[in-house]
Amino acid sequence: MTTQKLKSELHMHLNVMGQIKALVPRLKNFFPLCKPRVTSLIVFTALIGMFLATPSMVPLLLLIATTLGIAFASGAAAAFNCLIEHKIDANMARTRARPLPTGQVSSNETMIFATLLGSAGLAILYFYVNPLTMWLTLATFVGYAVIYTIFLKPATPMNIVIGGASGAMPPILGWAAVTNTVSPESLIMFLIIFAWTPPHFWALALYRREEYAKVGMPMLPVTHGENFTLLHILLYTVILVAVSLMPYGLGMSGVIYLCSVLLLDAIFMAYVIKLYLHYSDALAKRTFRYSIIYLTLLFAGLLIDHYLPL
Ligand code: HEM
Ligand SMILES: CC(C)=CCC/C(C)=C/CC/C(C)=C/COP(=O)(O)OP(=O)(O)O
Repeated sequence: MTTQKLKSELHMHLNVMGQIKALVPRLKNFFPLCKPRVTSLIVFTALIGMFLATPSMVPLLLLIATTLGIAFASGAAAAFNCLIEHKIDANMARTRARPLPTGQVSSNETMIFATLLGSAGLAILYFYVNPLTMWLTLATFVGYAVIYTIFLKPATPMNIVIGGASGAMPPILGWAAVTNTVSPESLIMFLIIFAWTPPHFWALALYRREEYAKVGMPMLPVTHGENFTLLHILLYTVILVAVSLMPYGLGMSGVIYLCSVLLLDAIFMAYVIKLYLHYSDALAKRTFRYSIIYLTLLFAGLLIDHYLPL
């Protein structure tokens, strides 16, 4: 090889290294694309699915691989959602500061980031967990990033009821990671998140309805108004209360879970009834915030009960 050729190869190599190095401090710009707080709760519910799947401890390597795989896939799905909706996000106060509308990252970069992250997540699940978990996670990914984001969200006010199935999948994924099966117990946890999603989202959609109307999103408060939405929040919360009692009713959990869920349900019902009778944006905001506490504590209750059965 001539000196000239060697020099140009070295130059090219340094150039690529330089580009990668320049990207590292910018990685933090990509992080919010993954909707980290939502993804954290998603991973938390998947972890509970894993722990509940076995009476003993989950092997540490399996725990780490499943957590990483689901976190990467969920983060990538959220990043695709940000990519598809970046023009809408630019027009809503709540989403205006996201990395794409502010220009911190470009659409091409987001596409590459989400593809790499999602592929890494699925590969981890396939090779270090099991193919069933990978396929179920891929279906969840498509359900949220494609079916919900592209087709359902702009088309029907029932978007989040159907799309909610994706968000409800993580306990099934966690259970499948440990046992290589889909069980009735994991389906019950799925049903809990599925019934929880409408009150969770519609509480927010009520106090954000003007913004959704402005960008033309057919959310229930926009298309059917306040009273209709409140009635549906009430209805789904009653369903949620019934479903949340199933782990105890079907012998999956004991008294610790029962006591904690009864308290959580009573508070949720109190919020929702008060909201129905005396609506205010401030109360809708508090109900939305409580919905997140509710789901977190309910799943924590399932876990504590699993290890401390009374
Ligand atoms: C189709 C289903 C869902 C819809 C439409 C939805 C909608 C939303 C929206 C619009 C926000 C943003 C609130 C804000 O920016 O102030 C939010 C926040 C949140 N959601 Fe959901 N959600 C869904 C499912 C889920 C699921 C399955 C989980 C977890 C298991 C979850 C956990 C959270 C958490 C933790 C936050 C708070 C994020 C923060 O504080 O920044 N959501 N949700
Ligand atoms: C692979 C895997 C485990 C995927 C999980 C799927 C997932 C990320 C579900 C969460 C649902 C969610 C963030 C909804 C937000 O609604 P939105 O997107 O309408 O909210 P926005 O208006 O804030 O963008």
